[in-house]
Amino acid sequence: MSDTEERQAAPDGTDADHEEPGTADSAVEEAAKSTPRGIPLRVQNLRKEFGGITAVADASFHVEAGSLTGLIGPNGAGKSTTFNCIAGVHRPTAGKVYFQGEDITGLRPEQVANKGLVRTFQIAREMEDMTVLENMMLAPRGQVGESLAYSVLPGLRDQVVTQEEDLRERAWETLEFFEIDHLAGDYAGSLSGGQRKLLEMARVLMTDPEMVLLDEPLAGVNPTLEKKLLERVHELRDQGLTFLLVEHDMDIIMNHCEHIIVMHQGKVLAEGGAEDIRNDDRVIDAYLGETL
Ligand SMILES: Nc1ncnc2c1ncn2[C@@H]1O[C@H](COP(=O)(O)OP(=O)(O)OP(=O)(O)O)[C@@H](O)[C@H]1O
Repeated sequence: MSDTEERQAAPDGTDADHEEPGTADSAVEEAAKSTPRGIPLRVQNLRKEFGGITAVADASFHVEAGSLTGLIGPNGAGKSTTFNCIAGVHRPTAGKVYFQGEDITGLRPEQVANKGLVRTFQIAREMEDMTVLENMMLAPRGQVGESLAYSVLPGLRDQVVTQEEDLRERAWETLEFFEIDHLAGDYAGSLSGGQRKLLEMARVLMTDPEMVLLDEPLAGVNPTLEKKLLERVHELRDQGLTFLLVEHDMDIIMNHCEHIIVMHQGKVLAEGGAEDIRNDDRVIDAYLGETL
């Protein structure tokens, strides 16, 4: 499914289907808005229809801070659509998404990312002709050099030079963290599938996120790089980063996620730890019976 199919630029440059976040007008919404920082993400009665197709019927769940939470379910359960509604790629038909207690429903992807909620993106074709280091340098949000003030206030230029140096240093550190610093000068287009996944994760880290959405980050990754990527995810989680992971590989979900949310037919069927999920008859009937 393409990331761009839903949002189209309106003549004024805004997204045609973009709406300002709604205002809470019920006690339930007020409660969700006051989400404590311990629960960064709260999805409430999410619904997304595409024409006559209901991709997400009514999904409600939350993700705890510093957790590695898995989102699983059979094909067509609504996982990717839910992800895309959270990340701002799709505007929900109904329901709310709260991040750090703030209603972010209907915000555009870059606005959501600016709040610290970031999803990995495939390296776009035009980025393939850039080096790995250049890809890293392009990732961060809110750089001073991009602001209008830069062109108006010359004093900001010194700040930009320092910022550029800091950025370069951080890019190198992050590449080292993912053990792909030796590829810094290579074109992104020349990387293997697994190396690309590591670069995608590294780019996300450059944006200084509070929570990361991972949609099948290990698809097509060889076992050595898979292990490396998972180790890095655990390290980052231990440092306080929150992850929501969609993954079809049940071994990865069961062995690495402390909390698992199971979707079925656009709703949350069950949630809990690996043992709870493995032994849940509803989950076995709807999903695990086929995969275990
Ligand atoms: N852009 C779209 N237009 C029309 N129908 C869509 C669109 N995106 C998703 N759907 C439909 O919505 C339902 C849920 O799809 P979604 O991709 O969210 O499920 P999923 O759980 O991620 O599935 P998978 O595990 O196969 O990726 C499916 O029936 C799918 O065909």
